[in-house]
Amino acid sequence: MTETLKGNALLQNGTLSKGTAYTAEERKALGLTGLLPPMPASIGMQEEAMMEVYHSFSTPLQKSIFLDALRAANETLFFRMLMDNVDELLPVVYTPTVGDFCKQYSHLLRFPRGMFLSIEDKGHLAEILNNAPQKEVDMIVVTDGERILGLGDLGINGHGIPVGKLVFYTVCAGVDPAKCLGITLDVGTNRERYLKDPLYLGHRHERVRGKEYDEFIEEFFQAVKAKWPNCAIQFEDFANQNAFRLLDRYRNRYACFSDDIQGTAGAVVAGFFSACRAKGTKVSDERIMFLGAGESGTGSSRLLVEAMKEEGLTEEEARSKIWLFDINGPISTRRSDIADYMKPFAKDVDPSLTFEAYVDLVKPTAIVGLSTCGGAFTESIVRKMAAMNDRPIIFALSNPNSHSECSAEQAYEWTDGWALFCSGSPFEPVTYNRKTFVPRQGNNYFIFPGIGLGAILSGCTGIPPEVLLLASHTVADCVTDADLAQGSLFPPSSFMRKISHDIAVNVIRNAQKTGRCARTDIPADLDQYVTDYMYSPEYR
Ligand SMILES: NC(=O)C1=CN([C@@H]2O[C@H](COP(=O)(O)OP(=O)(O)OC[C@H]3O[C@@H](n4cnc5c(N)ncnc54)[C@H](OP(=O)(O)O)[C@@H]3O)[C@@H](O)[C@H]2O)C=CC1
Ligand SMILES: CC(=O)C(=O)O
Ligand SMILES: [Mg+2]
Repeated sequence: MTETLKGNALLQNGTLSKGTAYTAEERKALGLTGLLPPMPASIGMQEEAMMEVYHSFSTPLQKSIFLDALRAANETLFFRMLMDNVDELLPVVYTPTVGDFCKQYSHLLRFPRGMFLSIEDKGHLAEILNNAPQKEVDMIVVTDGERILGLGDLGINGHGIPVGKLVFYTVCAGVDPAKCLGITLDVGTNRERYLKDPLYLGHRHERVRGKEYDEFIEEFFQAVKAKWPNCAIQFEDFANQNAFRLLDRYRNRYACFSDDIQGTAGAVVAGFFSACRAKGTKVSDERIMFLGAGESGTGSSRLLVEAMKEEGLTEEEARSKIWLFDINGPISTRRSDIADYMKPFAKDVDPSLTFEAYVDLVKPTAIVGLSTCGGAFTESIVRKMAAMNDRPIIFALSNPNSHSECSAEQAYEWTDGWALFCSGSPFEPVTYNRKTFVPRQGNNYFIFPGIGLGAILSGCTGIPPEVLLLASHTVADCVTDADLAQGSLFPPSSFMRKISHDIAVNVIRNAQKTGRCARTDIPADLDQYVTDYMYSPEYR
């Protein structure tokens, strides 16, 4: 129906509108004559003008509010601008700015995008999905808003995250934005501030848990799959008490995966491949201490074990090289409060000592922060790492920047420029001792767009570790010696589409090999199959 839109209705439709770019002939045919200034603009002119406006705003939040409005007016131009200015614009659409946007989402919302499904709607989800803004959906990113970045429970205000993650699907993996759907499941919030905020737009009650929550999630999956049988689903920023359970429950039934558990793991291992290349070592040579034993810390540890096994270690040998810590100290067999998913990494060690005390005892070659705790890698800890290692590996991966375990500047300064560093959110290049370091982000965005793309095109259930490991290799293989020389452990953004394409091909190939492919219409030439699917922002 939308294809026949004309006149003002067409101009106001952000998915279809070309704004000022309609030619004189198109204007005549579409009833647009007189509705626009007379001279048609090219998309290049539109982009130049919008970048001028963008640069006129002084704060990242203002810039992101502007981009949100631009997207509502002309989605093609929005994506074109993003693709042409990835490094400049993505931090404004994604972390760190998306964190500020989310915190105030109910106050800022002007252009609703995606869907909100409330536990109050239980029993009616199938019917409500009929109101989806798009007819065909290939990719869903879903959250219940309980662990948004390192910011904790944001309730429905976390909706900026599924929307922001889906931007990567389009920019990096070429999934048509018209086939992407961000969904927030509103099951309440335990954040006092929002419960008391008169402008908060979610239901004001505590989070629903237990049987009722589980039934709601089950209904969600069944309703989604009945409506869009071929779509893939990415779990995002659920709290760990649900994230592991839900992944285990649904991974063998549907094309779904957890970005925080699995995507992060792929990125962390890619970072290790690069860091070890810079050091001239192997991953299995490392002794690694993780601050944070949740979804991302445990997920990454599991995949590091696989990487070490690939290099010849046994499971037990590999686990012995990885130490996990949570807010209460080391994951120790002497503790009674550790969750099942941590148990494979529990060691028979004193639970009363601090992370720093264990740095002295374990003498790690690498510390990885996935703790949400900004500043947790103190000067004292980082200096000890530098004293014990020629090239200490320091990954401060918590988001946004205010939650980074240390900043790039601190990492280089406290190690006299020897740190092999990356961070979850971007830091500006750092000049130390006349050398400029470019610490690119260690973020799951290198992995999830390709995994999701492969899941869409194969309909595969589950993403096995060997596929994640291949994804890590794909990312690390794009890092050049020149990248390493300037301290970059990840490739530049210009590689993102190639990386996502190659990861997707591996996802499909593995699904075919292991009989997990739901789709029966896959052609033999997988490269071409994936390439043909990938969208580029051109006016429709
Ligand atoms: N760079 C990237 O690509 C990614 C980064 N992240 C970031 O990692 C962080 C954690 O995410 P995720 O693993 O999913 O979250 P979880 O809630 O699953 O895990 C957080 C872990 O950190 C521990 N922790 C919390 N506070 C402290 C503290 N003060 N000292 C030591 N440990 C602490 C928690 O312990 P306890 O459970 O006992 O409270 C828990 O083990 C977030 O900031 C997120 O933004 C996540 C995914 C990807
Ligand atoms: C990057 C990401 O997924 C997170 O911080 O949760
Ligand atoms: Mg996340």
